[in-house]
Amino acid sequence: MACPRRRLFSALSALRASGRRFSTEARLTADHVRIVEVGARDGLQNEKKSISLETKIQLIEKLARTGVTTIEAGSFVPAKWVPQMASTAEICEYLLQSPPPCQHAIAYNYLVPNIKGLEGLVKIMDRLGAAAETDGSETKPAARTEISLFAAATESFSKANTNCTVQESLERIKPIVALAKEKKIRVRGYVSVALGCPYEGPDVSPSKVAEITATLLEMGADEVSVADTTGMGTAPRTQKLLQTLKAAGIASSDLALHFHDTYGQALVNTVVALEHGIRIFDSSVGGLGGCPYSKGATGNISTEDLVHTLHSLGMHTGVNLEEMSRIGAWISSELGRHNDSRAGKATFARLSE
Ligand SMILES: CC(C)(COP(=O)([O-])OP(=O)([O-])OC[C@H]1O[C@@H](n2cnc3c(N)ncnc32)[C@H](O)[C@@H]1OP(=O)([O-])[O-])[C@@H](O)C(=O)NCCC(=O)NCCSC(=O)C[C@@](C)(O)CC(=O)[O-]
Repeated sequence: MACPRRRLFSALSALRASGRRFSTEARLTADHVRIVEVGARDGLQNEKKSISLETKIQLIEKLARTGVTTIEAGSFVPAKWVPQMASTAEICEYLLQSPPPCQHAIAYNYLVPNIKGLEGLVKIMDRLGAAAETDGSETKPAARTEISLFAAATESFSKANTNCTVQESLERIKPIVALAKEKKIRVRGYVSVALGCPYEGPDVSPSKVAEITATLLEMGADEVSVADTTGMGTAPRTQKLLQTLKAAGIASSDLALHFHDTYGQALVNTVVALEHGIRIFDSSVGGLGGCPYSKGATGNISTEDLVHTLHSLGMHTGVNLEEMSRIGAWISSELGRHNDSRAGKATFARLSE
């Protein structure tokens, strides 16, 4: 078996040989951050109480009106694994047939764990005659369809989350990317437990994360979201990870960071990532979310806290914080849970004065 360093080198050599350096996304300016709103998928997937289809669609459409440009809308997973996502096919059908509720270009993203998941999405698109991308001729841009696939940085988490080894999960990804490319569907990759694993602790190897990230990019992912699933990441370890990714030749423009706020470190880690040139961040409205494999895990960094901090630093997100705070208050009350966004609660309280 090749040593990790050699495997990393070979993944990176292949990446360099492919000549692929940057994602196909429009290049971000230095002060522009793209936010990937994951509340309707990562945020809702662990909610025990069944949430109606109508509420999920309302949430997605409200989010689209805030100016956010990428929204995770669901996942094509077996209902026995994630019951809350069982309505994804219906959400997808609705979104494919409805004009976007906003004037700006928007992408709806679906998580797929295997080829069967993507086939489910493609079947719906084919039946409705829907293309993943628009030809740009419309005066009002139609929504784009994207997918996310995922691998983990540790064997234990891979086994718990996908019932296979890391290597097997990478093998599963090959046909997914091939079919997505054929259908012109943009592909996001995730590397879970990049800064801490519920089973193996906080010391996840940055080189292993770099190796998997490079492999996903080399396979054809358009960007990779490096995920702190457990929220164990700290500023020094986030810095070390980003330095390792850079040393491995991975461009910051190919990366997104996905922080959970379990230990209250998500904003600090965001600032570290900004300093390393990262301009894509995942977050969930109201800090929705949790992790079934990680005791005590809270949700993603809240979109309202992220936007508030980014705007205070002079960065542009295109997201209306007041609108986002209204949604955070609304969805928290719909779900009967605490609103986990401090900036969201404060902004909403001021609006209600
Ligand atoms: C990967 C599997 C499917 C393997 O699960 P498995 O049980 O090993 O799958 P299988 O291939 O043996 O199939 C078992 C049954 O499921 C069916 N099946 C198989 N695939 C599908 C599908 N796509 N859609 C619908 N049905 C499917 C399949 O047809 C079969 O049906 P049966 O013959 O028993 O009637 C499972 O482990 C799984 O779904 N895992 C995903 C769990 C999940 O969604 N976790 C949360 C998302 S990841 C995450 O949140 C982290 C992230 C991304 O946010 C970043 C971070 O913070 O880390």
